[in-house]
Amino acid sequence: MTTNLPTRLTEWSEGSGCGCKIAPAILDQILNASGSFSQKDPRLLVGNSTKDDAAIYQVSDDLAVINTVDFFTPIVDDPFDFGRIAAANAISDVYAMGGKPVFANAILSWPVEKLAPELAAKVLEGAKSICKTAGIELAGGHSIAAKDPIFGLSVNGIINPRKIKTNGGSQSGDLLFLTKPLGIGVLATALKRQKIQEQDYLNLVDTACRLNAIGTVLGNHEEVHAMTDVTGFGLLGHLIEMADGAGLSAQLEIDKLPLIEGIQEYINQFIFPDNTYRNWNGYSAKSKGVVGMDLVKLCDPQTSGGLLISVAPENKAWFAETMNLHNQVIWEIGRFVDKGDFVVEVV
Ligand SMILES: Nc1ncnc2c1ncn2[C@@H]1O[C@H](COP(=O)(O)OP(=O)(O)OP(=O)(O)O)[C@@H](O)[C@H]1O
Ligand SMILES: [Mg+2]
Repeated sequence: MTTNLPTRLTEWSEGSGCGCKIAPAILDQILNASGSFSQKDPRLLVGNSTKDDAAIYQVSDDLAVINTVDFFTPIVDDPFDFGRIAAANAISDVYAMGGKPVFANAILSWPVEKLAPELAAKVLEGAKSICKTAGIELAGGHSIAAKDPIFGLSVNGIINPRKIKTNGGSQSGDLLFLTKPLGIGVLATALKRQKIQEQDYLNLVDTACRLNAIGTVLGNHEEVHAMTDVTGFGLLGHLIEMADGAGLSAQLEIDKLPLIEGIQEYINQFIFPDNTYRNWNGYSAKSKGVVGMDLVKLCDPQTSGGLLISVAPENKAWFAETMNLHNQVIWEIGRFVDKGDFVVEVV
C-alpha cells in the first residue's frame, strides 16, 4: 500500500453513512427526469410515489413481500462496526413498514488494490452478526472493485397486506414517539475529524447497531397508524414526509427530543455534518419555530436512526405497556394536528 493513500475507512469519501444520501430535491429532480414510474400493477401495494421506506408486493390475500436496498460509504473506521451499522440500517426499512425481515443479500464495493480484502471480510462478518441477531440469513450478494468502499444490504421481508404501516397513515391528534436518541451524524463527524472521545464512539456504535425490531411487533397493532425510520434527512425531514403523506401538520416539543449523551459539546465546537445545512435548506420553508442551533438536532442526518411512530392518543397507556413488555426505550416527542400553514411547528 502506498503511503499517500487514506489509512482510515472514513477518509475514503466525503459523505458517510446515510449522510451521503442524495439531497431530497436532487433525488426528485433525477426521478422526475427519468420519466414516470408507472406502477400500474395493483399488486404493487407500495412503490416509490409516497417516499416510503420499502416497496411491497402482494403475493396472496395474506402475504406480501417487502424489499428494500440501502448502502453507503464508511461511517466508522472499524470494518466490523461498519458492516454491523450498514446491516442494522438496511434491515430497519423492513421494520419501519411493520414487516418481518427474512433474508438479505450484500452489496459490496471495494478498492481491492488499495484496501486489504481482509478488511472487506470484516465488514461482511459484522453484517452477518447483525443478520444473526435479527434472525435472518445473509443469503448472498454482489461485489465490485471500485474507487470507494461501499457496503449495504438488499433486505427481503414478509407482511400480511392488511398490516402494512406506511409513513402516511397518521391521523389528526395522534401522538408521536421516537425509539432512539438523535446525534449519530454529529458523532460520526466528530469521528471523521478525529475529535471523538472513546465513550462517545461506543455510544455511536451502540445506538446505530440497535435493531428497530419493535417495528415487526407494531405491525400487528392497528392502534399504530404510521411508522418510518429517521435516517439521512434528519428528524425534521422524515417527519415532514410523514405529515405531508397524511395531509396533516406536526408539532414537535423541542425540550422532549432525546439526544445521545455528549453531543452538545461537539455542537458547541461546530462539529456536525455539512449535510445538516443541506437538510435545513430543503425543509426550513415548511417549518416554524426552529430557533438558533436547534436546527442541528432537528436536521442531523441519522444512520440507522430510530423509528418515528404515530399512535392514536386513546391508546397511549396500551402503547407504554407494550413498549415496556418488549424492553423498548421510547420518547414521546409531539403530535399530529390538522393541517396548518407549516408542516412542522416546533413548540
Ligand atoms: N434510484 C432510485 N430509483 C427509484 N426510486 C428511488 C431511487 N432512489 C430512491 N428512490 C425512492 O425514493 C424514496 C426515498 O428513498 P430513500 O432512500 O430516502 O428511502 P429509504 O430507503 O427509507 O431511506 P433510508 O434507508 O435512509 O431510510 C423511496 O420511495 C425510494 O424507493
Ligand atoms: Mg427509511
